[in-house]
Amino acid sequence: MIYTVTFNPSVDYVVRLKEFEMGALNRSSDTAKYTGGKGINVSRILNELGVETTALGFVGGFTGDFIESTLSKSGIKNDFLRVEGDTRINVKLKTDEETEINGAGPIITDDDLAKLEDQLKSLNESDHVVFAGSVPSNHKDVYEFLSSLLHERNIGFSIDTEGQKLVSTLKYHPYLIKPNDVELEEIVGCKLSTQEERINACRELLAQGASNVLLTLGSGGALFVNTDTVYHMPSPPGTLKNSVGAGDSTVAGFIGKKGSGLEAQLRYAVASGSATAFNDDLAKRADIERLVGKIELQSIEEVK
Ligand SMILES: Nc1ncnc2c1ncn2[C@@H]1O[C@H](COP(=O)(O)OP(=O)(O)O)[C@@H](O)[C@H]1O
Ligand SMILES: O=P(O)(O)OC[C@H]1O[C@](O)(COP(=O)(O)O)[C@@H](O)[C@@H]1O
Repeated sequence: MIYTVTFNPSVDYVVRLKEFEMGALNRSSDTAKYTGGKGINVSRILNELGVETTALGFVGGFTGDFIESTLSKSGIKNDFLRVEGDTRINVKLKTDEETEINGAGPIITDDDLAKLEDQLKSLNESDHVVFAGSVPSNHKDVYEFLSSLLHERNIGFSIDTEGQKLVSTLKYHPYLIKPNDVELEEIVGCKLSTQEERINACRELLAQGASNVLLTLGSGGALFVNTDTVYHMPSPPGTLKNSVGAGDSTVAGFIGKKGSGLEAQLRYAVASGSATAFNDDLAKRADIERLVGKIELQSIEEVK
């Protein structure tokens, strides 16, 4: 079973308008509400791909009810812990560009956290855990602590988060990490302009303990680096509709095809990411399958 952990789920409120004028009354041409949060998005795509998944994490209030009921209606197993306060609403503004405002999310108490710890302690070695997204400010070190707990129990995990929250888990050997370009630059502390610089930056994270690094590059596709191989996968052609959740879909494609061989994992990763970018909501299975055959794997040997 693949468990996803979303500390900070969201209702993603997508607002479309032709133009946005600061300080004026703007009227939207269209709005939509989606269940969001990085781990939840991973579970949604895993479910599309027919992979068994359970979404864990913390929800609260009327927005939390929306998330639980929407997932359950879609047949996605979930076992959220209820917290005081409302799950956040993240605003995704679509004009000719994409602007996001993500909320901070409710406080999670030590008691809440202890319950999640108990859930993770009940998993076994055949399970895999995906930690994804932001964490409340009163638990900045929580990923490091939970990764060590899984590592002690020989349970594999992957993680998609930013900065020190990610770096602090590398010593426990995550199976997959998936920074984007901006996140990788922030971690290594310098601008990355060439493919070689990006590959070397990914290798720094491998040296610190990650097993596989999948660096996503938006419309530029993705770069995969582990100790044996380097691949670049350009994005397939298509029209961008809404890139929210594209990175999470990439994670799901890679992990969902675990056991099918690296090349299949990479094709599904990029196909899932791009299929979501080409959709209003997250991709459906048929959208992903349509793109899989179009994903080109370019092996990069010369910079090894
Ligand atoms: N404009 C786009 N056109 C095609 N594919 C895209 C586009 N934006 C994102 N993707 C796909 O989604 C993946 C993840 O996107 P990215 O924006 O890098 O992640 P994140 O959402 O984590 O920042 C990319 O590797 C690519 O496959
Ligand atoms: O927890 P964070 O970092 O604030 O991110 C939450 C946001 O990320 C998303 O999961 C989308 O993530 P990606 O676009 O990186 O795939 C949204 O659904 C959600 O609003």
